[in-house]
Amino acid sequence: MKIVEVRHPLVQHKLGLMRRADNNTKTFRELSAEVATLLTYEATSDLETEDAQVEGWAGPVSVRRIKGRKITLVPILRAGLGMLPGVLELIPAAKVSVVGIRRDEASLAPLPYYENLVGGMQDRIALILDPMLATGGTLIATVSMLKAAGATRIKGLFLVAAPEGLRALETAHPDVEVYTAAIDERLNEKGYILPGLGDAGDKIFGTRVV
Ligand SMILES: O=P(O)(O)OC[C@H]1O[C@H](OP(=O)(O)OP(=O)(O)O)[C@H](O)[C@@H]1O
Ligand SMILES: O=c1cc[nH]c(=O)[nH]1
Ligand SMILES: [Mg+2]
Repeated sequence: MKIVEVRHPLVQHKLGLMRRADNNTKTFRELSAEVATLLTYEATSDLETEDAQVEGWAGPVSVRRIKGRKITLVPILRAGLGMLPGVLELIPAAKVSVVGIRRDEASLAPLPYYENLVGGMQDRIALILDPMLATGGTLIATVSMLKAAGATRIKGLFLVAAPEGLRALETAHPDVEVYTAAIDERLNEKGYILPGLGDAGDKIFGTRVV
């Protein structure tokens, strides 16, 4: 399975700022979007391009343009919405497929509650957005949903991933590519990533600070 831990200095610096316990909602939200932009740059580095000609200021110019499959962004509600503005900075025309899944706090099982996918999934690259890949249950459920709709090329962007979740994904869907700013140490007894970021959804939406 392709797993890319993005070591770019800007990513590492911004993730380091995100780990501070004293961030306010505005700071955490801004940093989520900024790191998402940088992960997008990395995750799209293998898009196919083709030759084209445009009319330049001094006549025709040969240029390169992106060819082939269109992208759909797949933010997982709610926390994935925090990454969406940053990804749209680089792919402003992308169609957005929204998936709603939350974890049951006791069992950690994924509970799907919303699905609104764009059409033509078989012809698209799906870019899943979620700040946290913990047990992997939410991601695996999302990938299954996308595959059931016809998706064959799926990448996931995460601010932080746990080794447990990566292993679970490898067993369930080894064809999915993962781009993350950090592979952290482990999960705690409540399924939170250590050292992690705490509850990313609560921090992005300002509902509770853990
Ligand atoms: O890998 P997993 O163990 O499945 O956990 C990861 C999921 O948990 C969090 O969502 P949460 O359930 O807190 O929902 P929220 O985004 O609405 O806060 C996070 O944003 C992921 O979607
Ligand atoms: O560490 C974690 C795990 C799941 N969800 C979060 O928001 N944080
Ligand atoms: Mg949450």
